Amino acid sequence: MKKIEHIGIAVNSIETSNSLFEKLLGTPCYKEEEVASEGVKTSFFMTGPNKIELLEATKEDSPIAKFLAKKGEGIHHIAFEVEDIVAEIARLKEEGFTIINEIPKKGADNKLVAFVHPKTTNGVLIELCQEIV
Ligand SMILES: CC[C@H](C(=O)O)C(=O)SCCNC(=O)CCNC(=O)[C@H](O)C(C)(C)COP(=O)(O)OP(=O)(O)OC[C@H]1O[C@@H](n2cnc3c(N)ncnc32)[C@H](O)[C@@H]1OP(=O)(O)O
Ligand SMILES: [Co+2]
Repeated sequence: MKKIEHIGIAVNSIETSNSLFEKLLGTPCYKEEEVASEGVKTSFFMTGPNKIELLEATKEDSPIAKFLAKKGEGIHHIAFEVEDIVAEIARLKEEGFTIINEIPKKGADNKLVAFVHPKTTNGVLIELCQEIV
């Protein structure tokens, strides 16, 4: 793992939360993107070197919809930048972690992504992100 790539925050409404985070961070959202395969729309903020990702569910069976129904708005996942996502998945499996999607999938912000099950990470959903070059 190289560095934290972003913190994912589940919100009920991107529109409402964009203006809240613009006030909080003192910077506007720099990008909005829908990832239909995940049933989410996202918006991104940069605060210095750190990235915040807001996530709103776009369909009932989205992981974000389920999370919001169960836990309400709040931190959803921590994403780490990795050099080689396939090698990282193999390493984590070897270490006994449960990878939710063993085949990397297209995420937001031009990344290949995979997720590590929170049941094997002390309750924190972990996302692996590799830049698509
Ligand atoms: C890809 C676009 C964008 C990007 O950065 O590129 C994203 O980040 S998309 C983010 C949304 N997509 C995902 O989260 C995909 C991975 N997540 C999943 O596959 C599911 O959410 C999963 C498997 C983590 C949970 O799904 P499940 O159907 O099993 O839901 P349950 O409510 O039954 O959860 C089981 C168990 O896990 C706990 N849980 C669920 N979500 C989280 C979470 N975000 N953080 C911590 N724990 C979580 C949940 O509370 C249940 O625990 P229990 O003790 O049984 O209550
Ligand atoms: Co994410």
